[in-house]
Amino acid sequence: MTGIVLDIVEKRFPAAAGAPAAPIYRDFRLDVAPFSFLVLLAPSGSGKTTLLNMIAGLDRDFAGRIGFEPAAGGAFGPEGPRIAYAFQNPRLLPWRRVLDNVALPLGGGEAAREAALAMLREVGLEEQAGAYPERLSLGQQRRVALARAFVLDPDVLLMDEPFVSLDEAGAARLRDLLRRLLARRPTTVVFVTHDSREAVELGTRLVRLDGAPARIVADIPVTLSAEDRCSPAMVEALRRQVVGHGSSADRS
Ligand SMILES: Nc1ncnc2c1ncn2[C@@H]1O[C@H](COP(=O)(O)OP(=O)(O)OP(=O)(O)O)[C@@H](O)[C@H]1O
Repeated sequence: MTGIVLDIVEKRFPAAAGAPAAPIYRDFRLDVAPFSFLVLLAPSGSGKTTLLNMIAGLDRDFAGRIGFEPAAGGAFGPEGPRIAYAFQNPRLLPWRRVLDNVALPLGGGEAAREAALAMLREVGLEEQAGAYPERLSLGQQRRVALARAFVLDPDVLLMDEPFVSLDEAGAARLRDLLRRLLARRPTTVVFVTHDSREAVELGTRLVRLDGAPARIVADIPVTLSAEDRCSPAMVEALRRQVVGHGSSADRS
C-alpha cells in the first residue's frame, strides 16, 4: 500500500576518539515499491540499523529526505503512515503482561486489549496472554514482538534481524508465521539480515550494500514461487548471485 523513497544526501555520526566523522551514507537513493519485501544485506557496521532508524523517524539527524507514498487514490491519516519496527531484541516491557505489551501500540484501552488478544491467538500465544515476558522462551518473545508489530496494521514494517539467535527450526517456524501474517495483512517490509538463505526465502527484492559510504552493489528481484523457495538448489543459486564470492555480507 505504501511506497518508500529514500533520498539521503548525507548521514554521518559525530567524530569519536579523535577519528574523523566519515559519512555512512552519501547520495544514497533507494525506492521501495508498495508491498515489496525488501531484504537488506550488508557487512556488520555498514549502516543497516541506521537506515531503519531513519525510515522509522527515530533518527532525523541527516541531510536528505525519506518520503512515504500512499497507494493511488489513498491517503495517510493526520499522523502519517503507521510504521511498525521489530528489533533484534524483542524489547518487551518486563513489567507488563504479554497482552498489555501487544495492546500498547494501540493505546491500551479495552478495544486495544481485544485486538491484542486476537493477535495473540493468531501467533499461537493466547494462553500466555496473562504471563510476564520473562516466563516466555526467546522464540515466544519474538512471536509477541511480531504480534505487537502487526496489531498496528502497519503501512510499513521494519525488521532488524528479528530471528537471530534462534535455532534453525525455531527460525523456520517464525519465518513461516511471518509469511502467514503478511498474507493476511500485506504491507511494505524492509528486513535486515546477515543470513542470505533467510533473505532468499522471504524477500521479493534483495539489496546488498557495501563500502563506506554504503553503496548498493547488488539489487536482485526474487521471483521464485513458494515451492521454489523450499528448493535448496534454487535458493543456493540465488544466494550466490546476491552475495557474490568472498563477500563479507554473509555469515552463513
Ligand atoms: N549513535 C551512534 N553514534 C556514533 N556512531 C554510531 C551510532 N550508531 C551507529 N554508529 C556507527 O555507525 C555505523 C553503522 O552502524 P549500524 O548499527 O547502522 O550498522 P549495521 O550495519 O546495522 O551493523 P550490524 O550488522 O553490526 O548490526 C557503525 O560504524 C557504528 O559504529
